[in-house]
Amino acid sequence: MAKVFRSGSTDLRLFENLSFQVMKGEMVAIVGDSGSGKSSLLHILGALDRPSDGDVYFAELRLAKLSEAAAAEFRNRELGFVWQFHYLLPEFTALENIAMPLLVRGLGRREAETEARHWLNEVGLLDRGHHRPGELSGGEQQRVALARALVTRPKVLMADEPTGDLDNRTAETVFNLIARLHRDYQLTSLIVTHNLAFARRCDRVIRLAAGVVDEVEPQSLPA
Ligand SMILES: Nc1ncnc2c1ncn2[C@@H]1O[C@H](COP(=O)(O)OP(=O)(O)OP(=O)(O)O)[C@@H](O)[C@H]1O
Repeated sequence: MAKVFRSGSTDLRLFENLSFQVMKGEMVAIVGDSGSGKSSLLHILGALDRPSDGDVYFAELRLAKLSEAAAAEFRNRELGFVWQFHYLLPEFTALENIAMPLLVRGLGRREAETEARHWLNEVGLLDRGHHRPGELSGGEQQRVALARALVTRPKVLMADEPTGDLDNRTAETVFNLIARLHRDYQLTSLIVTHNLAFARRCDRVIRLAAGVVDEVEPQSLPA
């Protein structure tokens, strides 16, 4: 797979000859300097963007060839996304934010809120469900965003700098939570991170650097 951004007469070549496989159940970190293409890679793997060249498969499904509508349907069915910023809806409570993806899919309010309550509990915020995002701390907001990503029971969690906007202690709490939910729900997780101590705790680490992509041994990273 290759990714080239064309802007005017210049090409920005992010990576070429990139080829790797993620196995079911793996927790994979994607690391690299700022601008190396980590988010772009995650967007391609999550069918939010296409490679300039090459293919991406999810089992037998050829992601790079899906129509926009089929890609959206795939994302809704199989993936849960968490971003650096939580993007919660400010006028809705934590519980309503978590229930939203289920309501959008046509589930009844009572069922959606029961399921949302399960995920509030999983992220340790059962007593905070009636609060709006603005009344929650940054770490709590990110935990709500994580619950919202998982409420549809995706197979794959895609996280782009999920702890990037948090202080060290809160980042540790959120990463520990991601690691526990990954294990408990047998997720496959792809996590873009600048935090090498977190990457070290993943099963595998993919590193992007100046167009070169390699895999590094997690234990070789600094603790
Ligand atoms: N849609 C786009 N069109 C043109 N250039 C883009 C586009 N998206 C990203 N880029 C460029 O591609 C490069 C890689 O961006 P990307 O966000 O993937 O890097 P990153 O490794 O995730 O960086 P960071 O760690 O700072 O978030 C950057 O130089 C960025 O400006």
